[in-house]
Amino acid sequence: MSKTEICPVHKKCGGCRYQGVPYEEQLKIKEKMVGKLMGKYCKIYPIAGMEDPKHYRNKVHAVFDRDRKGNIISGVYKEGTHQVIPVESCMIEDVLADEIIGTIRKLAKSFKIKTYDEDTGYGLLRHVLVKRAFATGQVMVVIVTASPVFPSRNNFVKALLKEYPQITTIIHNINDKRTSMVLGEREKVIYGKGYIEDMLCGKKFRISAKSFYQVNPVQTEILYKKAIDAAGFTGKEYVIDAYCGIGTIGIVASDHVDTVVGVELNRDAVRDAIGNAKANNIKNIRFVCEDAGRFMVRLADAARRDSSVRLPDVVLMDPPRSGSDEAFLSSLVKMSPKTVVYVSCNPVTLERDVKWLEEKGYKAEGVWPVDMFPFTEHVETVVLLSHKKPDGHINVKVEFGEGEGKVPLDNIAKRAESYKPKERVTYKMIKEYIEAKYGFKVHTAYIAEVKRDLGLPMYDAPNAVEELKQPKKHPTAEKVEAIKDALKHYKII
Ligand SMILES: C[S@@+](CC[C@H](N)C(=O)[O-])C[C@H]1O[C@@H](n2cnc3c(N)ncnc32)[C@H](O)[C@@H]1O
Repeated sequence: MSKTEICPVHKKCGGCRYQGVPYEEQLKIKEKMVGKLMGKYCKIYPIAGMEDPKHYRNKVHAVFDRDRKGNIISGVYKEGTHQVIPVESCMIEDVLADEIIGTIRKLAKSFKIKTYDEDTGYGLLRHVLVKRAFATGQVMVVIVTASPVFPSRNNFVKALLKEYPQITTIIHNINDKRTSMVLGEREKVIYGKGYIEDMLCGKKFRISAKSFYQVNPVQTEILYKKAIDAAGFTGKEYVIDAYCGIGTIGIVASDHVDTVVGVELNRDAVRDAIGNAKANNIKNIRFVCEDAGRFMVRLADAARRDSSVRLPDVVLMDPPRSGSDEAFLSSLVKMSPKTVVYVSCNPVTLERDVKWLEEKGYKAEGVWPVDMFPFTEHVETVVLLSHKKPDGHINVKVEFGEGEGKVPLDNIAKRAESYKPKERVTYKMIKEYIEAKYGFKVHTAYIAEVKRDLGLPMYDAPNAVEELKQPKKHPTAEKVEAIKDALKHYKII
């Protein structure tokens, strides 16, 4: 890229720190930055860059305002302020998205729509968000207003669709709070299905207005492939996909493992994730809508109390920029999955969390930087961590038998028995016990229900969000007794 192609607003916008820096050089700078933070732990592999590093962003947000002359403008906030810098086109944003936003500016003028004034709280139009699915061509437009009353809304939508028939859904979002958050709680689908669908790594994904979706789909495929390759799946693993968003990594990984549980805080994203698993006909994945740290604490706790709770073999984690938290990491360490694959968009919090895990028995084995955000200073990174084997051993001489300083043999047998790991009791074992003893079969959901009624942990049962959608049947009294008998037999109660 030549130095003459510098964006006129880059200094005020502050997004593209590497304006005018040749792309190859940008990659070197990012690789060096990751090396500086992570090089002390393990090998840093060469950064994966883009062939064409422009117009990669599939999500474009514009804030609306008026300039001093009263003209409607849209763009970005000046770095560190709430002053709007007009942007007509941007070298990293999707071209169609920028054009649609430009047309909304024009329509707002002809429909005499007032832009929202943050200082006075007057006016209607606050933001426009455009999301585009590069693989399918579907386009979502979210119009954010300060009030639910949007005069001539239908005609406005008609005029927009006339210019851009490729728009597949339009959402009216209402944000009446004095906040820097773009989207408000309330939204109404005013055209189309209310979501768009994209393809990633051969799987279909539905994306809602409020769900997180990686902004650079070309590099996301590379990122997910690196994460899945790093995990080295054999097909038998129980995997937790923590901070899973709309389930993308877990769904892509599901073909290579036994079971995946995705954990995510945002309800809309979990709803998308459940729909995505169904749309791709994936049966070995389920989703939990919960704080990831809380989920891990509950799972570690349940595993301590009930040996039938299955522990993860691999944890894939992709937290927000702030990184993970101690609740999550300390429970992870308690469950000691043999592999952790950490995907991060912030090398600083990544280093902090990896340091913590290294101190608690994990070893970083490899770091793969991926350039998801060309021209900006941001970089995405995949780190593989493995559980450390014991460092060495010490020799202790022990004499067995009777008498002082000797260890009686029957004591050893007793202690060995008490240290023997408890057999992991699975739903399959409970079913087989019941079928052999009582001659009838019981459904997993019935075992789950009895366990729940007895206050036992439910981690192997279908996830709560999905369960709500199923019509509920209950086991007969005879089956309840048989299940309780099996639980007693296996010393769970
Ligand atoms: C960087 S995104 C990754 C999403 C997904 N893995 C992907 O590749 O699209 C982080 C996700 O973590 C979710 N999140 C943030 N804080 C969380 C928390 N405390 N517990 C669970 N999920 C959280 C966000 O809603 C977001 O979907």
